[in-house]
This record gives sequence, C-alpha cells and structure tokens, in this order.
Amino acid sequence: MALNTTGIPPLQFTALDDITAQYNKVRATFRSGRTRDVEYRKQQIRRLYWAIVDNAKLIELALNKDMGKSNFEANISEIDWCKQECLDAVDNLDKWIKDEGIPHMPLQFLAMKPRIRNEPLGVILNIGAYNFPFQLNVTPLVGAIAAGNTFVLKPSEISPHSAMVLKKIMDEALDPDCYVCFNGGIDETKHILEHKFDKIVFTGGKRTGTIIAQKAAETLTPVLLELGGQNPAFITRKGDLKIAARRLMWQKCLNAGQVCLSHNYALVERCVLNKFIEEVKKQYAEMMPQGAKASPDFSRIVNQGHFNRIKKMLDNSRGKIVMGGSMDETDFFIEPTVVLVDDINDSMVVEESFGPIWSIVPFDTLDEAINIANQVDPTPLALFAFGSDAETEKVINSVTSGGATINDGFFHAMLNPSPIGGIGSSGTGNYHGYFSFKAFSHQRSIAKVPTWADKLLRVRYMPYSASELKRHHRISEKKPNFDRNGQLVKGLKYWFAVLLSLGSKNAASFALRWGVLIALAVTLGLKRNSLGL
Ligand SMILES: NC(=O)c1ccc[n+]([C@@H]2O[C@H](COP(=O)([O-])OP(=O)(O)OC[C@H]3O[C@@H](n4cnc5c(N)ncnc54)[C@H](O)[C@@H]3O)[C@@H](O)[C@H]2O)c1
Ligand SMILES: CC1=C(/C=C/C(C)=C/C=C/C(C)=C/C=C/C=C(C)/C=C/C=C(C)/C=C/C=C(\C)C=O)C(C)(C)CCC1
Repeated sequence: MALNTTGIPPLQFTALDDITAQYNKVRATFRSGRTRDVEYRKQQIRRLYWAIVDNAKLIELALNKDMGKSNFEANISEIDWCKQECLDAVDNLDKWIKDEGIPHMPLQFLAMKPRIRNEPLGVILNIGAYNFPFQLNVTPLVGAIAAGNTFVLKPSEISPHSAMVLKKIMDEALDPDCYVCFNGGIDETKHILEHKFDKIVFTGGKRTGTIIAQKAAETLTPVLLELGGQNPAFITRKGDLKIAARRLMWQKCLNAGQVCLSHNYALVERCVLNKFIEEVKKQYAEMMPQGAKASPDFSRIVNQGHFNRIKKMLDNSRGKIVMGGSMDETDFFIEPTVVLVDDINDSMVVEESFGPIWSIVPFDTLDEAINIANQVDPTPLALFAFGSDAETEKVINSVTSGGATINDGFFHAMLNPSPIGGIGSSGTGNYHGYFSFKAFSHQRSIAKVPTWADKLLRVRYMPYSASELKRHHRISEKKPNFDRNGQLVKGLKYWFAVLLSLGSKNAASFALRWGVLIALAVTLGLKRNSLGL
C-alpha cells in the first residue's frame, strides 16, 4: 500500500468484479484443505501478531484520524487487545483442536468412542462496525483462522483510515488465497452478500443487523450478530456512589461513549440522587480538569451523521441537563452530558445513545427500577449494578442482558477469554478466545462402532424380537427417580447416597464430614490401642 503524507491513503473501494474473483479464490482454497493444517493456522496468526506490532503507529494514526481516539486508548482497547487474542489462540490452539468427549454418555456406549470434532465451517464473512475497528475485526479474524476457515473482511467505511490500515495488515501478513479485505459502502456490501458464506458475523446497529439477517436467511446462512441496545445501570443507596460515578463516567468517556457496551441510562435510588449527580460532576472534573474539549484523552464523534443523531436525541429530550451539554459541530465534539429525566418515554431513554450522553432516571423501590429496565429494553447487551450483594443479585436475576458487571462498567467484556454476545434483540451468538474458535467451528458428532459389537446390537435388527428388546431394557433402561407428580422418590439409591455423603450438600462439607469421621475413628483406634484393648 502506497502511503501519502498523512501515512494512510484515502479509502479505496474494491471493484465489484474483484470482489467476486477474490471470493472465488478463497472458496477454492478452503476446498483445497490448506487451512485444515493446524501449524499453518498458527503461523498465519503469528504473522498477524507481528503485523499488528509493526503497524502499531499506523493504527494509532488511523484511529486518531477517524475519531480522534487517543494513542493511549488505541493501545489499551485495540492494539493490546488484538495482540492478546493472537497470543491466546496460538498458545491454546493445540488444546482447542483436540476431539472432545461427550459428557454424561452412558457406560455401555463408551465402546463407540463418541466424541465431538471441531471442524472448520468454510468461508466466513465479517462485516464490522466503525467504533473499535481493529478490535472488532481482528478478533473474529483470529477466531476464524484458528478454527481453520478462510475469511472475508468488510470493515466499516465510516472509519476509512482504519479500513485502509486493516487492508494493509491483512494484505501484507496473511495468505491472500485465504484471507481478504474488501473495502466499500452499501453497494459493495450488498454485492459481497450475493455470494454464499458459511457464516456471517455482523457487528453494528439493529436496523442493519435485520437487513443482514434477512439476506443470510435466503441461503440459510448462520449469523453471529453483535448489535446494540439500551444498557441500564442500577445504583442503590447501598452502592458505593463514588465508585459508581467514576466507573460509569469512564465508560462514557472511553471513545466518547461510542461503545456498544456503555450504559444508556442509570436508574438511581431517589434518596441518593443529588449525591450521585454531585459525584458524577466531581469525577468528570477529576478525569478531565480542563474539560473534555481540551482533554487529549477524549475522542470525537465519528462523522456528521452520528453527531446529528446524538444532538437530536439530546434536543428532543424534555429532561434537565445536570452536567455538560456543550457541543462543537466543527470538530464533532460533544461534551459528556447527563440528563435527569422523569419519563421513560423520553428520547434519552428510548434511543441508543452510542455517544457521551446518558440519562438518569430516579426510582423509589428496586422492583420499580427492575420494571423500568424490563420495559425499556428487555434484552440489552450489558447491565451494570451497584448496590448490596442481595440487591445486585436480585437485579441480575430479574433483568437479563448479554453480559453484566457488578460494581463497574463493562469489565465482563474487557477480559479477552470471556465470551461476549447479546441476547434477543442485542445479538445472537458470542465470541472471543475459545468462544470464537467454537463459533467458527462445526461441532461434528462422531462415533466409531466396533465391528465385534454386532452381537450386542442384535436388538436393533430385523426381524425385531420382543425378547431381545426385553433383555435390552433390562440391561440399559434408566429408571427415573421421580414420580408422576414430579416429586423425588427417595428410594434405596437416594438413602445410600445420603449415607455415603454423610448428609452433606456440597463437596466442602462432604470433605469436612468425612475428615471429622476419619479423625474420630483414628483417635478412637489410638485410644483403644493405648488401653491395650
Ligand atoms: N455488540 C457489539 O459488539 C457492537 C460493537 C460495536 C457497535 N455495535 C452497534 O453498532 C452500532 C453502531 O455502529 P455502526 O454505525 O458502524 O453500525 P451500522 O449498522 O451502521 O454499520 C455496520 C456495518 O454495516 C454496514 N452497512 C450499513 N448499512 C448497510 C446496509 N444497508 N447493507 C449492508 N451493510 C450495511 C456498514 O458498512 C458497516 O460495515 C450501534 O448500534 C452499536 O450498538 C455493537
Ligand atoms: C484489580 C486488581 C489488580 C489490578 C488490575 C489492573 C491494573 C488492571 C488494569 C486494567 C486496564 C488498564 C484495563 C483497560 C482496559 C481497557 C479495555 C480492555 C477496553 C476494552 C474495550 C472494549 C472491550 C470495547 C468493546 C466495545 C464493543 C464490543 C462495542 O462497541 C491487581 C492485579 C493489581 C491485583 C488484583 C486486583
């Protein structure tokens, strides 16, 4: 790739004919079996690792040009992340690739060597979002390579510098017969989608996600959808208000809140409302003493369209701005802004912010807060709870979400090996580390039936024999331990288990009780010995 004075050339769309030709090439290479070789996969991921390291400065530059992302954030949330994904895959692939046993297999079938083999799916298409262009595109790429697939990447055109650097990295580091990057807008993406893929990964908005899922359904292509949502935060009077304010502010300042996982609104117990708002202001002042506009750490909104969308959401609100509120359209700056609302139909609640603005909704009882969250978005991507253990447990059990963190922002998704994914309308499927490997593999069930076992299998052959069936049932039929009312039947087996476990309910009390019993027996034995009995 030729570099101009800024270091990165303007976004160049891939020609439609070229897309088809390169698609045919990666399809043919997959059929050739080249990507089945595990050493080959590891070598490709190692090359990718070094390409990320060697292009780190260019990645920083691209992210800065696309959305004013600071070098610090470019490193912790994109470069370091991608490097870690590569290393995790290379270090663990030999373990991941091994055939897996099948849990709870009845003893009599073990001779059939039942197992699961993770096999590559074929050609994977990844359509990426703009906000974390490296993390959100390289992570699926690593998983797809690790699982033995070929891969087509279509980065978001609204992070054009990042899209060009991603193409450079892939072109320079990876086997071009297997892994390709197509750049383009809607027309190019539509053309790509005319080709048959074995799985489509889409990260982006719900509206586009619906279009992609509909298109994929035409050819029964499975999808992994990473979408957005209205993520709630819960703060009760028993929570640490300072910690809640600090950590929530952090995730709304990271990438100027353009994070699918950040909170859209915070439900705050009314009796601590003013204190919490004061804490939020204090934390903002501490993190950005000269304000966000002057802070070298604060990103800009990616383009005019997203700037207008966020501004409109704020303009349409009937709530009261309690912090921030300033903007500068000339460089797409929007200040971290908090709006106090008392109507859950307010634009600040019902729309996805995907920016540095968020709302606070007061509540009087935790049940009320839970009802509000379930009304606003019953299946958000993430959820955050600050309160006592009992309260946070209640929140987690009463409001579902793709993932959840107690006492922090999206920590559950900051851990490379943890799976990330939505539920319901916030997404389908999950990935990261081993979970990417699984997402891009077919779990193929395999059995090998010994030829010598034919006599044992007599029961299944014609002419069917009632006596053979009776014998078969006698040997292998499992008996239920419950009655017709669904009640547990405390038969011989139950009482034997109680006796053996000494009535313990878990492994720790089992060990303790047996330990005490053995100690007692030993002490008694010693005593008898010393008495010469
Ligand atoms: N769950 C996650 O991991 C995750 C991560 C980042 C962003 N998001 C969500 O993504 C949204 C913001 O990102 P965005 O603006 O890049 O999303 P978007 O839906 O506008 O675009 C995503 C991708 O889809 C392509 N695209 C857009 N319109 C298309 C069409 N009509 N046909 C085919 N392809 C099309 C774009 O080129 C881009 O590559 C937010 O809703 C956010 O919550 C989710
Ligand atoms: C806490 C303990 C310790 C210390 C721990 C330390 C020092 C942790 C440092 C953590 C840092 C610097 C983390 C920063 C990470 C930022 C990340 C990974 C950002 C990720 C962004 C993501 C995933 C965005 C995703 C966006 C999506 C999906 C959509 O838009 C010890 C070790 C000192 C002791 C124990 C306790």
